[in-house]
Amino acid sequence: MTQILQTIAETKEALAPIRGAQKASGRIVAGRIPVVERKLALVPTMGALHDGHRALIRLAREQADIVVVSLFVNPLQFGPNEDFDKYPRPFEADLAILEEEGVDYVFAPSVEEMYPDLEHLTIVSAGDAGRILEGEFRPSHFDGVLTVVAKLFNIVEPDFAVFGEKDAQQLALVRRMVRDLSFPLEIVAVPIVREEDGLARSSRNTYLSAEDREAALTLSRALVAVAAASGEGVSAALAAGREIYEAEPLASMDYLELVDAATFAPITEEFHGVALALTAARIGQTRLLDNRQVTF
Ligand SMILES: Nc1ncnc2c1ncn2[C@@H]1O[C@H](COP(=O)(O)OP(=O)(O)OP(=O)(O)O)[C@@H](O)[C@H]1O
Ligand SMILES: CC(C)(CO)[C@@H](O)C(=O)[O-]
Ligand code: BAL
Repeated sequence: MTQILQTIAETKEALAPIRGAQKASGRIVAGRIPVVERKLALVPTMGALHDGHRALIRLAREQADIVVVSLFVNPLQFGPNEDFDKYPRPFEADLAILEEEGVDYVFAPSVEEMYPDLEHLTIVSAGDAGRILEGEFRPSHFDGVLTVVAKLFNIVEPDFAVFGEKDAQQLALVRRMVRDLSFPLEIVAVPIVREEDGLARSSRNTYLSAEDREAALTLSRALVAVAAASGEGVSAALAAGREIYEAEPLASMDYLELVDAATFAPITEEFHGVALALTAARIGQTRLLDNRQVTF
C-alpha cells in the first residue's frame, strides 16, 4: 500500500524510523564511516503520471529500499499567463500507478502547506544559467523549480533523487544547486521515454488535439535532423533542424539551440565533442520541450 502524506510534519514522522534504521544498521568498520543499508529515494513530480514517470520510479524502486514520490503542482514555477490552473491533477489515477509501481509513500501537500507565506518567501536563485533557453521564455521558472526541489530535499532527506533527462536544463540546474548548496544527496538521471513515433512523453501531451498531436512530432523530428546533419558543422546542423519547423505551420518554435552537454555553454563552429540540442515549441496552446545529444 502506498501511504499518503499531506503535511511536512507527518512526512518527517513517517520517515524518521527509516533514518533511525539507517543509523542502527550503520556498522563502524575499523574507523570507516558507517555502512548505510537502507536507502531512501525521492522522485519529485507534478503528477499526471505517465510512462516517463514510471521509468523514474522503477529506477528508484530498483536502487532504494524506500521510495517516496512527491506530487505537487508548484505555483512558484508557473508564470502569470501559464497553465497552473488547468494543469491536470488526476489524483486517483496517479495513486493507482504509484500502487502498481510499489511506491512506499506519496507526499502530496497543499500549496498552503508548502508555502504558508507565499508573499514573503525565501527563494533559491538559479542565477545566470536559469535565464537562458527555457529561462528566457519562463523568467522565474527555474527559481521556482529550485526552491521547491530544495524544500522537498529538506523535507524527505533522501539518499538520492531521480530526475528525467527530458527536462535537461532543470536537471543541470538541480545538479548545480546540490553542488553549490552542499545538499547531502545524489542526483540520478533517467533517459527520455518516448512514444513509438518519437514524441517525448509529457503530462501536457494530454492537451493535444489529434491534429496537434501530429504537429508535436516536429520537435523530435527537428532534433533528429540536427543530429543527421552534424557532419556538416554546427550552423548547418541547426539550419537543418529549423527547416523542419518551417515546414510545419502548427508548430511555433521558441528555440532550437546547441550547447556543450557537459557545461551548457554555447558552442562555436569549431566545437568537437558531445553537444545537447534543446528545443521548445508551442503547438496551439500547448508548450512542449525535447532534447537530444549530438556529437560533433
Ligand atoms: N518522457 C520523459 N522521460 C523521462 N523523464 C521524464 C519524462 N517526462 C517527464 N519526466 C521527468 O519526470 C519528472 C517530473 O516531471 P513532470 O511531472 O513535470 O512531468 P512532465 O511530463 O515533464 O510534465 P510537463 O508536461 O508538465 O512538462 C521530471 O524529472 C521530468 O524530467
Ligand atoms: C522537479 C519538479 C517536480 C519541481 O516542481 C518539476 O519541475 C517537474 O515535474 O519537472
Ligand atoms: N517538467 C517541467 C515542469 C514545468 O513545465 O513547469
